[in-house]
Amino acid sequence: MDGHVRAGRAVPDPGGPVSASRSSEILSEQEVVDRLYARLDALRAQTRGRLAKVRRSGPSGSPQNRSERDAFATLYEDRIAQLEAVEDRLCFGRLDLTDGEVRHIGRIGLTDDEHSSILTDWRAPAAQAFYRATAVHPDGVLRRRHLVTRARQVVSLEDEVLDLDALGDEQVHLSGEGALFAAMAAQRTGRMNDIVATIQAEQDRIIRSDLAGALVVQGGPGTGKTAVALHRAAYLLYAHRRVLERSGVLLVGPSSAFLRYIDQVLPSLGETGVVATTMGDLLPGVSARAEEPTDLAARLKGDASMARVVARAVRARQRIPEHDVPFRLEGVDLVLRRDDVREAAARARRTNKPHNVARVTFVKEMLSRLATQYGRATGVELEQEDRRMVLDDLRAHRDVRVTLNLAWFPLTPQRLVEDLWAKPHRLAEAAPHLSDAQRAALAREPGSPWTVSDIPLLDEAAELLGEDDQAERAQAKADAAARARDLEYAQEVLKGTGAGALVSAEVLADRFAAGGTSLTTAERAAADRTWTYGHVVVDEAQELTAMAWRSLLRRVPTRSLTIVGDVAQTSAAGGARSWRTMLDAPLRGAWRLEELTVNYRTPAVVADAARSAALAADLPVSPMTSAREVDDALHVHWSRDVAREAARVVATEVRSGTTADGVGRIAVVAEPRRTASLRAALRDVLPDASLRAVRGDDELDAPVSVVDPRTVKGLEYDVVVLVEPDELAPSDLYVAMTRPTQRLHLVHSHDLPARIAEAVAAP
Ligand SMILES: Nc1ncnc2c1ncn2[C@@H]1O[C@H](COP(=O)(O)OP(=O)(O)OP(=O)(O)O)[C@@H](O)[C@H]1O
Repeated sequence: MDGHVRAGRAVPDPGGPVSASRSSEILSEQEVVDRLYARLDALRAQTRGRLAKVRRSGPSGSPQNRSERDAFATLYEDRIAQLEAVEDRLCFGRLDLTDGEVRHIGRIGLTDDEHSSILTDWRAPAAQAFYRATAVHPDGVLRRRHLVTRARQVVSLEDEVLDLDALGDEQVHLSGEGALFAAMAAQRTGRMNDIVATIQAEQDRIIRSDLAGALVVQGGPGTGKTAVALHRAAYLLYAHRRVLERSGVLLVGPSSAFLRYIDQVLPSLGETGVVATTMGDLLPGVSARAEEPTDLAARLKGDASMARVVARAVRARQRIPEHDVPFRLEGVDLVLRRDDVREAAARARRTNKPHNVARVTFVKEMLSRLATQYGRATGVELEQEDRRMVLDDLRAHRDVRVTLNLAWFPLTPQRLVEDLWAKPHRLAEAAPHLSDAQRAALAREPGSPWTVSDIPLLDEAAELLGEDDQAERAQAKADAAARARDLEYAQEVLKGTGAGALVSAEVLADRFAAGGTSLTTAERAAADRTWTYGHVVVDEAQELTAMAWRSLLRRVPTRSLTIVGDVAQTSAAGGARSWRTMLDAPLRGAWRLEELTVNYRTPAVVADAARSAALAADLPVSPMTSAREVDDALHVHWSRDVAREAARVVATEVRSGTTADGVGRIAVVAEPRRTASLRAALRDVLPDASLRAVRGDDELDAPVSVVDPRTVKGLEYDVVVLVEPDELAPSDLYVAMTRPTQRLHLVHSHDLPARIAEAVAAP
């Protein structure tokens, strides 16, 4: 059985009686907090004033003036959005240091009119002790105080005195992990909250770990991997802003529901510049929504050997014709010779450019050879102008076009990959190592929708095919010259306006270049397949296949990555069972491992049952300690009619207030084929509103939802009702059982998986 961390000290009750010294402390903190909000309001008003002034200056002026004005307008809008986003719990902590200094810690840094710090950004080195100091290593800290605020009101305090000898008794308000335990026990809202006020030391070490290199964070369910990954992104953007604000940060999550679940966290930390995507949406212009029909197909497509298959498929589109091809141009007999094709192709390949780009060299070389042949055949030395006309005629000639295309076919990635699946001979020539059964598993109707496993192959193909980018390159050269001018000008402007604290000259120059439009780094990066990011964060990273890793690593040549996941939760065919096996090859062994060990989500009894079942199924389960003891957290219901029983359980939960007042979430988790009957049973017993989304048309917003085990990955609910656990694959069962924060109900008519039955039977 795992160890459990228990709350050592009571959670303070904000409404309960408080001592006189305590209320005077609250009052004095209230004064500080009032001052901080006053400063925040003043900054908002000041920035709004600047924005209004810029906007008032109207649409006139030179193009340079206009783009400068628009760039500043965007800058002020961003700053206002950031100042708005930090409203809730602006200040949440205080450090009293041994040298007498008092530091308040908050979401952003604030200074007063005299430029003295009044609030320290949680990410600043000066705030680190708030998360790390312990009685054994106090790091110059006498007392750490958590401030619990609600709508600008200080409602309670919790103090930890790290040096008990140094403080008088009446000043001690030990309440320890109260804020943490209150956060963990709070009803869920369908959206993840930040944990900035209660980050734990083992999490903080990961959040502030170096930017360089690939960091893998392994940890069991609920150990805060997602929270840590998001706070790390915010930290890195703060600590390495100059690098990352221009190159951008990419966040890859397992599903669009998951991205919606976490989408409030970074803005609440004052950061909006991260590109968030799923593997299915990684490529601009392609959206992969279809499921692979079989695990075999998904596994084959995810295997690293598919890179060679794509490469062979591209190479197969460069071929020497079987015969010379005679044709006539304006009465002159000419021949497209196989030898010429061979030599022109060799020359094109020597450029080492992608297929479509090298094709330009190939075609040019062939046309030039044919023009020379034409000259010889007519016995006339062609003047430059005449030669150009002959080249044009050759280019337009049908036989020439067809033959050159067959010899070096221009292709889009979509066409190349679709042909692999839809034309058996194409797959056979590109993948001779696959068996007939394996090829049959990959076969698909032309025009079938894309799957997530197709995306890395499309990306691979796009890389090998390239685009004929002559025009773009000329433009890039012109842009580089213009940028040098913009940069110089931006430096001048910043000197003149003193806005250097808000923006760097480089970013301002980017905005001038974008005509001052609101295209941020994130927006430009998201629209560009070849964008390389300064840092990439991958959540639920165990789901990625070897091919998916190739695609992602292409986007981060510096290999600066945060990779978080749990190899015991892998459900994707071709996903990771071991980080070493998956990552050693693509990262050449250069990655470091950190582990998270405390589960902050799942009640101990539920986590233990889930772990037992996972261990029995030989999953590579990480050691884990549960932070939460919740009474009565695991219930088992046997019934012949599981849909009706699940609905009854949910109705009882709803009646007892689990989902009252827009908060509280219940998930009914079952294999997809049960969804319809479960929904029907729920509709019979529940008020309509419980099944309807509160805010939008989103399952996350519905108090009660029916979800399949794969969709709940990364999410959490107050209560989970799990139907027929034995129907789930072991890793899906592990995921589903570890979603609830309060209670797990197992509803079954079949036998329970053995270890669960034992865990339930145990006292
Ligand atoms: N230091 C903390 N303070 C308060 N809450 C925390 C802390 N760490 C984690 N949590 C909470 O614990 C829950 C689980 O965290 P998170 O979703 O990040 O875990 P995970 O390791 O990604 O889980 P899974 O592998 O199951 O997806 C979340 O509600 C999160 O807010």
